Amino acid sequence: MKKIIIIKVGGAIVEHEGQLNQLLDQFAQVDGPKILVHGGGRRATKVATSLSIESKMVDGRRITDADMLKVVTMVYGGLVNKDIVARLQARGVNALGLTGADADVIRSHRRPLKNGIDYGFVGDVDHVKGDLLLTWLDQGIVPVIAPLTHDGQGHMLNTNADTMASETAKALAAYADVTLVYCFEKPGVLSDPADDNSVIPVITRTDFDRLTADGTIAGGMKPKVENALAAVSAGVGRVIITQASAIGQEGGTVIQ
Ligand SMILES: Nc1ncnc2c1ncn2[C@@H]1O[C@H](COP(=O)(O)OP(=O)(O)O)[C@@H](O)[C@H]1O
Ligand SMILES: CC(=O)N[C@@H](CCC(=O)OP(=O)(O)O)C(=O)O
Repeated sequence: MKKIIIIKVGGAIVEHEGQLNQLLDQFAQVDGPKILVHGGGRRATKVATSLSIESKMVDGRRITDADMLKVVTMVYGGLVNKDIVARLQARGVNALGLTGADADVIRSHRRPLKNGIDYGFVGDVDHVKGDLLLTWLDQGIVPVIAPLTHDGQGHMLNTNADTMASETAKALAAYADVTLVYCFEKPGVLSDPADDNSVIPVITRTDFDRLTADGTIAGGMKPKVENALAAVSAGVGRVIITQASAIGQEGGTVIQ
């Protein structure tokens, strides 16, 4: 069976010139079909602040009003995506930068009220065109996906980058043996977020329920592990949460 690797890189790495270059060097070395999904939440927050637009997050997801939607569309679909594409081209990787609207690759609907919270222009994914992604991969093209989707009715929607990675992995699992690697600035999911030596080697759904109830997993880590579990349940072969500098090495947290 064909093997595909999907790497998701988060906002802290995107913000750090040296760490981003190191991650892209390593990504360029990965053999075979591969996809990069990027975040950029921290950059969006900075740009919004400079425009006097306040950022509000609930459970690791951004409340996105009309002004914030303009900011995230510019930042994720423009600045961050094209910067990564250019850096990959310089490394000999034939990267194709995409939002979900491009080639209709990822469609979503606006998130309904959740526990009374209106997230605004935030998309919950309905469909990923896995067959189209495969066609590009077969041509040696490397999709670089920004955390934006569209609703098919002319609206862009902000979508958590961890969800983009998991939904993409799920769609491709029908055709291939998929490995999904969430890489961020810490060595894995930690039992003590202040101690980098406390990596939890394996997390199951039962562990997740316990670790969220006692507050060990919080903030942006919650949607990350939730999305990782969803990918495992949908048949994604291997899902790992690890440090950006450790792609392809042992270690990190395996989600089962
Ligand atoms: N148990 C935990 N282990 C590691 N990080 C945690 C944990 N609980 C909360 N976090 C926080 O989650 C953050 C990662 O989520 P987030 O900032 O959304 O990452 P990314 O931008 O890479 O998606 C970490 O920087 C850390 O502050
Ligand atoms: C709806 C929602 O929360 N969208 C995210 C998309 C970016 C993201 O997920 O970036 P990181 O991977 O850097 O956190 C946001 O705007 O922050």
